[in-house]
Amino acid sequence: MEYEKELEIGVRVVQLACCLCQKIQKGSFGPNPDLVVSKLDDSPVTVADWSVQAMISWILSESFGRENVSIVAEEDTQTLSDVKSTSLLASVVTTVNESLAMAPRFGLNGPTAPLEASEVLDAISRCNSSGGPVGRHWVLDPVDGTLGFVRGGQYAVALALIENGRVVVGVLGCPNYSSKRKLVNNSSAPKSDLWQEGCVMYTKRGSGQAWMQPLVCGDGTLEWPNSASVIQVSSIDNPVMATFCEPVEKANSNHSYSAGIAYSLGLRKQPLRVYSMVKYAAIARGDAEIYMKFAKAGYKEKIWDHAAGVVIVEEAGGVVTDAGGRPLDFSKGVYLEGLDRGIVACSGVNLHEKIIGAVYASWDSSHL
Ligand SMILES: Nc1ncnc2c1ncn2[C@@H]1O[C@H](COP(=O)(O)OS(=O)(=O)O)[C@@H](OP(=O)(O)O)[C@H]1O
Ligand SMILES: [Mg+2]
Repeated sequence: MEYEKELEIGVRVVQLACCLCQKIQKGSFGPNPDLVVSKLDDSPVTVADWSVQAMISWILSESFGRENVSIVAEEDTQTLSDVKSTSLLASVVTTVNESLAMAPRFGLNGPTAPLEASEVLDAISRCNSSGGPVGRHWVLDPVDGTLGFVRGGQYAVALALIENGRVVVGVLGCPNYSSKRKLVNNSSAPKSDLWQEGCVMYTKRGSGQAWMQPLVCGDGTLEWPNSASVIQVSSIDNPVMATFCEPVEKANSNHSYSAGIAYSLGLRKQPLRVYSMVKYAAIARGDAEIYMKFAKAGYKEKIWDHAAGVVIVEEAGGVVTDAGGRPLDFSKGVYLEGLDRGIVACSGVNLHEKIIGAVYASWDSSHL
């Protein structure tokens, strides 16, 4: 039963984090003028990013012992610690405490008294591990697809566990990806009562299976094990019938290059442009067959943008490699060092071989 406790705590805490994100979007924690701010590098960040990171860091430390927990995560406390950010920090502290107060419904222990601002900052800044080839490291993207979150589209809470350089547990919370309906292009949140239809997907390395459960929302409680369903990749291996997905933003992936690859293989459907790691979720659930991402030369992919999605796709029956056909290397620290050109995830080996072949055939003339 290796990693059973890690998987269970991971699913519980990601469920709680999805609930936190949905409540922020609905304004349940009160109006929030500071919802979106810019980091020093100008990328957007929200109260949800910091709050989820603080909450998950605190729960993991409580569950496994602070000294045993190493976390590699996206956010730091630089912006939040600035003297000009007092009201922002106050919003984060309120949000963290409101969500930890819901922890028992998710089968988790919350604190006996509300956390102080210093404890919240400490929980966020403890996630500054740089991972590496030895030992256990949790990898967290608190809100992946921040643009999707801000625009009411797809986003994900992504938590994985790496042991000795291999991803062994993956949990992907997708608050706007209905557990009952197929994904549609750049889809935004469904209205009112359908909000509660998001899902959480998860797996353990070597289980040969991946599962999905609906989000627990409203006043519900999380049972474990519960009525999770097994998910599987699509059986389509004819490119003509296949759907490929890619990032929404042109800045994050070269749309015209992927369109050329798709055309050369005979893919005829419009690309499914979706924010965040929900693209991996779509492959794992069989809503799409191919995911391609070709970032600009020089951009270094971070492990938290891929770890959870990769292991879920692989255990659901799919294949994920770089564009040269080699497995992604999660053992080198924060970045996917040595990544060749881009990322290709497919529902099966046939499609995967064809995509990799098309990349080799076209790269030199692509001017990328
Ligand atoms: N220039 C560039 N190229 C490629 N990738 C970048 C780049 N800049 C950032 N990022 C990282 O990519 C994450 C978003 O990737 P997506 O596949 O979700 O793209 S998109 O939002 O659908 O356009 C995004 O994750 P979040 O920050 O969590 O949203 C970033 O970590
Ligand atoms: Mg991300």
